[in-house]
Amino acid sequence: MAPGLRSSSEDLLSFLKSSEFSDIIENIVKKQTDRLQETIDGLKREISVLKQNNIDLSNMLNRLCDGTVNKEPKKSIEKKELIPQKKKVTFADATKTPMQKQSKTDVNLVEEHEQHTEDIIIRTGPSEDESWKTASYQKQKAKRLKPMRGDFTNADIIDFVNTNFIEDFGVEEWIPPDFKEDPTFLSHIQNDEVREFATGVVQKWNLLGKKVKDIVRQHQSRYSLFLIPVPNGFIVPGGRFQEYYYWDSYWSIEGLLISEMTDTARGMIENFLDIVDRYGHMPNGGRVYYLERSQPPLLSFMAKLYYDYTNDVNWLEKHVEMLETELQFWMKRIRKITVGDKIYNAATYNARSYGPRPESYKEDYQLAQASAFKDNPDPLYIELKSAAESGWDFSSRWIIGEDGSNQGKLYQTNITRIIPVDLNAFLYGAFNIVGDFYGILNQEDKQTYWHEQAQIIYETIDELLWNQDDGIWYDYDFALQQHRKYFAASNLAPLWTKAYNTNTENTISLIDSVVDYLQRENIMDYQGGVPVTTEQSAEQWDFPNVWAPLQSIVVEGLENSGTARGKLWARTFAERFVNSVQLRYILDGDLYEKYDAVTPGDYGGGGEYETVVGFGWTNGVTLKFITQYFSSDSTISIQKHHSGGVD
Ligand SMILES: OC[C@H]1O[C@H](O[C@H]2O[C@H](CO)[C@@H](O)[C@H](O)[C@H]2O)[C@H](O)[C@@H](O)[C@@H]1O
Repeated sequence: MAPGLRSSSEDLLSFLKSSEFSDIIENIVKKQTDRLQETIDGLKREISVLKQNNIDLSNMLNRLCDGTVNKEPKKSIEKKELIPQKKKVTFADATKTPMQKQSKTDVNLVEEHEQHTEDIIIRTGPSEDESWKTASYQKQKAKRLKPMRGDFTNADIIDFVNTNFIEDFGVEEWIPPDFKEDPTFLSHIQNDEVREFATGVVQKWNLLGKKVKDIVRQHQSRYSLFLIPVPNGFIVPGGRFQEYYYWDSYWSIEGLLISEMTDTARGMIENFLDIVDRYGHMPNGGRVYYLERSQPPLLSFMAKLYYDYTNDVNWLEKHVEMLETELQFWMKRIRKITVGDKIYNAATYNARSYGPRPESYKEDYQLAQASAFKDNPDPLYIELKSAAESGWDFSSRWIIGEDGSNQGKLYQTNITRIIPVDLNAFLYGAFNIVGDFYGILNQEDKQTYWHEQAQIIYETIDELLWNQDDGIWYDYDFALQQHRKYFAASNLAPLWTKAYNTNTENTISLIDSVVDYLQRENIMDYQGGVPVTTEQSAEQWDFPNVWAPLQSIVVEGLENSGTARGKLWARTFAERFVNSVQLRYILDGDLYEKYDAVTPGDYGGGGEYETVVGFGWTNGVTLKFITQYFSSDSTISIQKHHSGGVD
């Protein structure tokens, strides 16, 4: 019964003493705290954007206090910007983002646009705290059900967009100043055709070089919905991906270093460090809508590539703390899993935020509408965004059907309850790298701290993810407390980061066990490279696709084991991949995002967009394999291995 309806003062007194009343008060306080936290987060974001734009904060605060901000004349609008150009259509207000609130001319529109932007709210910081699901979540959900003011037809909207917006992604072509036509490694390639091919691959860096337009830096608030500006030029994946991407960049940087483009490689890493400084983590890619999630944590690995290449201790000293900041973000993704009487620390992908992926809004929305998530789609959206955070969007690897298997529909994506082998192996590697860096810098405490963190994850990989019967690591479903016993190339990721007992005897038996596993799964039969999984689901991170980053992880993992059997298969897989990429290149001069395991020279497919050409990580991995397996010391030619396996 509500207090107003109580019959007597005694009733009221007893109500005031009751737990019901304290719950109500607690709830009110919680709601207020949530709101306050939201405001603080929003302010932090906006201050960071203002800082990027070199806006004098104290001056702005002063002007806000004496009311001069609102009186500023409206700035003239340059052409070629993705901004509303006329004020006549109220729909324009609905397209503004929280970041655009800071625009002086928009101050009075804040209230109005807030009512319409619920689906593009961005949470820049991760949180294990569930509180957003209560007060703010309910608020957002309630607003989402409100219809937009006015009746708009499709034609109105198309007309509105055409009249008010210009397509401009904020980046422009950039020829990296350190580009070299003929880096030294080319002259070490024995086979003429492979050398010609590698020369063509090197040329691609020029096509993939981009930089942020000056106008974006000058008028960042107008672009803030989209581009996250960075100081240095960068290599993009290609095709529809015209901004930098997090994990892709590791392999691009590796290729750049091989191509002697050290400045470009360093610039890209420093861009990312700068972003971590601003936002506390590295987003999926270079657009504001990617801030709500990250991608596989490879920034420390990029720094290691650069450090190993240059031995620049000063550079390391300058940046190592920012690498730590990034790892702190990932530490929050580590959860405690109890199995039997043991508690493990295990990392999961978990990108909590509201609404569909902004860049694939329609796809996610339609998927939710066609599923049981129709009336409450957010749990599904979180799964989809978390899958994108894994870099594997999408895959049977993340699907958990009713029977717990990987058979099901895309809306059965359930990645947040899976402990992925690769993520945990990457974190093990990253913690060790940062620990080693502190060792180089003679900071023993931090060296020990990060090595201890690595050891904690090691236990999880070794005890929870390792399957003794099959002799391989598997993803783990912690709700069902069972391994997901499916082939995924990522099952070999611990080899890449050496997350195993590396004494010689153990390494030999481990590689025997892993190679036996690959043979049982028939992976050696595929002449186009190592397929990502053996499940044909029509998603792009499934059979028969062959992805460059996974070729790199598998090949380097086997190679670096140092065992004869591991090295033999590393070379075979590397040669198959180079062969397939080269065959395609001979046909049309392009390198692709993904290839086909069954037919060498065919590009891959599936998923929600057309396969694209470019392509940053394919270029990088191809160059790496060519330097390693086709140079002067290489004794096996591409033709020799084209016909089949070894072992
Ligand atoms: O727009 C759809 C998805 O596109 C990206 O994912 C794919 O391309 C990325 C760039 O090469 C790559 O990093 C990722 O592994 C691919 O699956 C984007 O990263 C996704 O977040 C996005 O939803």
